[in-house]
Amino acid sequence: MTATQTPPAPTPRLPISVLTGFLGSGKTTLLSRLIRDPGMARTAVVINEFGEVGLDHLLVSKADENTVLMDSGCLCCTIRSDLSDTLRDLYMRRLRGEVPEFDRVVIETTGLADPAPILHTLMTDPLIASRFRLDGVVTTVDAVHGMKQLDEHEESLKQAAVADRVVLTKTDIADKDAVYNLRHRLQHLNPGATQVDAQKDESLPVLLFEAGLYNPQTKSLDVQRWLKAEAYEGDGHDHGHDHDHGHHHHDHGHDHDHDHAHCDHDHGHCAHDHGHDHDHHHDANRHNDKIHSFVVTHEAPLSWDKLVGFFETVAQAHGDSILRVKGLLNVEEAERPIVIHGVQHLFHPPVQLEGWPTDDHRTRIVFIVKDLQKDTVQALFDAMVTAKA
Ligand SMILES: Nc1nc2c(ncn2[C@@H]2O[C@H](COP(=O)(O)OP(=O)(O)OP(=O)(O)O)[C@@H](O)[C@H]2O)c(=O)[nH]1
Repeated sequence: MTATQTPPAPTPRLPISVLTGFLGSGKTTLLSRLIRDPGMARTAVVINEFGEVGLDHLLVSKADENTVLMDSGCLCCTIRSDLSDTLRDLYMRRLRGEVPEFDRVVIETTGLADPAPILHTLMTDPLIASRFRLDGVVTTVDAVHGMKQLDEHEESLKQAAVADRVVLTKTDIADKDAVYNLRHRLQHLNPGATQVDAQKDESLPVLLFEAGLYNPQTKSLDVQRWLKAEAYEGDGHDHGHDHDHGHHHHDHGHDHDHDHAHCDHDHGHCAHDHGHDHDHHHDANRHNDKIHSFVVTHEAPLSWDKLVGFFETVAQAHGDSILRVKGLLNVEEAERPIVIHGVQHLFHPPVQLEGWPTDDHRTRIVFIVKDLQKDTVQALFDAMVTAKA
């Protein structure tokens, strides 16, 4: 994004979901289940090493050495040299009719991958950015080993922090209290992500793959869900109590389910829950994750040039600390709102929406960061964007 760019008009692009998660956290198991779902037909799945993915029994034909067609209708291909080449090639073959027409792409990363470089590729390669859009990041977290992995492996923390959807796996074999604590820790780490239970939630494709940065059919609603700024408001980096309120308030479905499950399965356990909640607050504070999130908001419309200057400066000065930025901007020069998102030093080309998702027309910018305080970013924003010239 540069100061000379004007906000572009909306273009329909194919949604890409990035499926990530720590080693052994259940990505492949989830994917195998998903591609059997009729709702996932017309999906192209891009994976790092096809041989490792036990999907062979689902195959019916092989388009070439890298690409196979599943009997579910999904296309599955391996990343050859790099992700850009693979996506470009896939797109061109779709255009030429050499592979079945697909409507979405799911990229499965390796368990140790930091998702940032993959998001970079999707945002910066001009050809890819003009044909695809990032729909969302789906992260699997192992309910048995997840807590330890978050403690010990920064990749695991980053994967959970940048997620739009967190899928808890192995809840069938995990200790109930451990699941409860893990859910709360993830809620602190990433209040904007919806938590999904791979074992309980039936309609997984809908829950996971409509994160929607920009969906021409249902754009307004989706942007609201994607940004989920209200989950970050009132601060972002500590305060278990605030977040828990936010959680119960904003994420009815899942948390409710969880709490009910907790009670239903074990009468008398509900009373114990309250004490348990307290334990959790200690727990969350004890972890003191360096990764946290906050939102910068502003009421009045803002100058596009100043906003661009702010994003350029913040990326330059603090890019290493920025895991993800998502924003809905009220721009003076534009009649309609503009959506931006970025990872570290890079920003996706901005997208102009057809209208505001709700009556709330404030600029809201969500930052998911590591070792960076809200005050620092807010001061920069105040100095560069809202200060009177
Ligand atoms: N009980 C149970 N086991 C699961 C669940 N999800 C995955 N597993 C098992 O966990 C193991 C690892 O699952 P995978 O799907 O291979 O995990 P992955 O994230 O793809 O692993 P890598 O590709 O090595 O990073 C396998 O033995 C799965 O059968 C679950 O929800 N419940």
